[in-house]
Amino acid sequence: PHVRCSGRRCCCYAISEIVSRFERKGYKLVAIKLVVPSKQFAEKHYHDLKERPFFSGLCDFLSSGPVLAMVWEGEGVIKYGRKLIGATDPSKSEPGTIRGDLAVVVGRNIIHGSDGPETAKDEIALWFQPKELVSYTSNEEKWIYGVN
Ligand SMILES: Nc1ncnc2c1ncn2[C@@H]1O[C@@H]2COP(=O)(O)O[C@H]2[C@H]1O
Repeated sequence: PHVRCSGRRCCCYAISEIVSRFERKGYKLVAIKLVVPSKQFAEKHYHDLKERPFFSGLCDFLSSGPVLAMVWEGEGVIKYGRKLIGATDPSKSEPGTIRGDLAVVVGRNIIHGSDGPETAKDEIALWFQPKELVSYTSNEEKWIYGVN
């Protein structure tokens, strides 16, 4: 299971704040890079939404600056990662969630997370080459999962 998020406002505290929330939970970072996606790339990323009225504006926004692309691994990371992220509309996201704490307006997307294993697979393949995914065992894993 993976979650992929695109951090915006990356010139201030948002990068460390977002990374630390996944890290603190105990998920494992297996890929990370800062990229400025083209509009064409953004359209591929959001292809499911191409019929929506906000599609073009959303793709303009995604391609307007750097995005921190990440792959996080761990038990239940997609489902729970979405809880950490909060509701799509930041005005309805609970305080304590990333969108609840760090965003105000829907569409000015502080973070995106894959919504299921199939989407995660596709999105990881879009954003990363296989060799950019690092396979390793972290020292904390035996404490986090209770196995040796
Ligand atoms: N009404 C809307 N206006 C603009 N953007 C939207 C609207 N609804 C959803 N979105 C964006 O569409 C994105 C789709 O998935 P994300 O989790 O990346 O975050 C969502 C929002 O940023």
